[in-house]
Amino acid sequence: MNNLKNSLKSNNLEFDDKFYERCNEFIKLLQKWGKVHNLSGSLHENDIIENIVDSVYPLSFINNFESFADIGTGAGYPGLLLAISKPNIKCYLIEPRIKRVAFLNFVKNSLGLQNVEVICKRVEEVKDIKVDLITSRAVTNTSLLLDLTINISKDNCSFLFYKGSMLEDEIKKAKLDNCTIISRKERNYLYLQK
Ligand SMILES: C[S@@+](CC[C@H](N)C(=O)[O-])C[C@H]1O[C@@H](n2cnc3c(N)ncnc32)[C@H](O)[C@@H]1O
Repeated sequence: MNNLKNSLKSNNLEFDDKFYERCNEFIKLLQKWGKVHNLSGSLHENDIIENIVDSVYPLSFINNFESFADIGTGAGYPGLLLAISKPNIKCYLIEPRIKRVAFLNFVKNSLGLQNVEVICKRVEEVKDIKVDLITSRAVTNTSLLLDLTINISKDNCSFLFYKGSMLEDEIKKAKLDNCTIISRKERNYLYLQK
């Protein structure tokens, strides 16, 4: 666990002991079930730690939020890790694939994450929630994500998309005028505020 703590510390992020306990448990569960159900890429501890850091790094620059929805959470990145780091914030993890949903619910129950609700649907089918932050990593392009999430965004909703390179075209296509890009390693975090 020291690896994770040190890595977060070197990125100016610190969390309480409960966060590290829960991350530790998440790593164990992902390593155990990820192989059986082909849930995620590398299950090597260092790679999982890097994915955890990637998931929570934006907390160092985004504004406060009261609720959020993560689109296409897969095996947990970034939504589940953001939920672990913000246990008092209501969090919706939206993921249509049943095995991934079963894993997310299993982690939610094992870790006692009362702030998490897993929704087994495609985001465009979700209509009964409204949030003030939407996150997504490795699901689809920015323009489509903005369209697909219209029904679940509050008027003042912000968007945090975890992107790689080649962002300029996406920004042009989505006609974004109020966005911030923060880079870390290969990652470009695209943060949009209304
Ligand atoms: C490449 S995986 C990325 C998973 C995770 N976000 C990550 O970065 O490791 C894409 C995920 O998006 C989900 N997905 C695809 N289309 C979706 C949609 N319309 N609504 C919600 N989830 C979707 C898939 O089921 C899949 O789990």
